[in-house]
Amino acid sequence: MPEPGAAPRRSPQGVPYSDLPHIVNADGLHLFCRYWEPAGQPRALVFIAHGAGEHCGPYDEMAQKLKEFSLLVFAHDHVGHGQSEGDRMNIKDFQIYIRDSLQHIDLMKSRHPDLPVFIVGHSMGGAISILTACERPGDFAGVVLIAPLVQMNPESATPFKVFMAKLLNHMVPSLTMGSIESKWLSRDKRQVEAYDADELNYHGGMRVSFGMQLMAAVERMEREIPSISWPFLLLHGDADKLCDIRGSRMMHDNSPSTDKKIKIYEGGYHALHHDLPEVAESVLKELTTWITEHIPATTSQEAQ
Ligand SMILES: O=C1CC[C@@H](CCC(=O)N2CCC(COc3ccc(F)cc3Cl)CC2)N1
Repeated sequence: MPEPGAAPRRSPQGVPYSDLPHIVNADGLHLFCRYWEPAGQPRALVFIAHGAGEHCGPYDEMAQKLKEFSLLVFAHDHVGHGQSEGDRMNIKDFQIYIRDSLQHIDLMKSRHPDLPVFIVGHSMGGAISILTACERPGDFAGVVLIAPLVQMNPESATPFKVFMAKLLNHMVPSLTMGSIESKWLSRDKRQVEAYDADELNYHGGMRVSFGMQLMAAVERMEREIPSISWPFLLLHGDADKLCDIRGSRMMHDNSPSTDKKIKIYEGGYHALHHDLPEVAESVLKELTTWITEHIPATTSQEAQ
């Protein structure tokens, strides 16, 4: 309990955290949480990791669908995002995102010790999901990756630009580079407009220091991929301009996992789950089918 008389901790939007579902991370920062609990007995836990500059609210439709399949879905806004505390779209160490995800996953596992756990991650949330599963290789029944950040976009990461980013990071780490161009998020302009209008999204420029953390995460994944043996599903659009599809192809081709699937969406943009309606619908169907097929049969079912 906060000491008597202390002002209540409030979200960046001014809402007291005592009025919001939240967890407090290892650095004492409050992370806003969302939960989608099925009516009956849940069959599995699903943690959703959102991408850079967004928050977990836009995953409501996906979570509602998963809930219909008796899955208990949970998520939080990463440090520096949405209704959580922290410097906007910045992080001292990418590992903080993974540590906080494991804290939330462990909390939910303690409440539902017998349920299998899945992770669904999009973009930077895909990188968080991959590195989280790599830290606990035996803990997850499956990982679904929607246009994950696996490799740098070769256009934006030419050796010269990487060299300049590293140089600038030492000189002016708070300097901002370009911001995420929302027109590349989706071919559905209503989705682009919703993203641009969502005040919980960060629309400022990307700090050089944040870009460096993303690069470090990309380098970590490159080292980890040859030892990935957990089950995963990759969904990626081949017209994605924000996270190059070559990263997903490389992960699919180079991981030793015997249970891996990649589905390419011809012409698909970055946020596939918010792309044209037929694509968004297909993505929901693919991921709900893959997850439900990957729920291990319980001993009671086997006993029947
Ligand atoms: O629906 C939605 C709304 C938000 C979006 C998710 C966005 C997201 O998470 N991205 C896309 C941009 C990508 C830039 O990458 C870098 C930039 C500089 C750098 F120096 C090194 C890297 Cl790697 C990182 C991952 N999806």
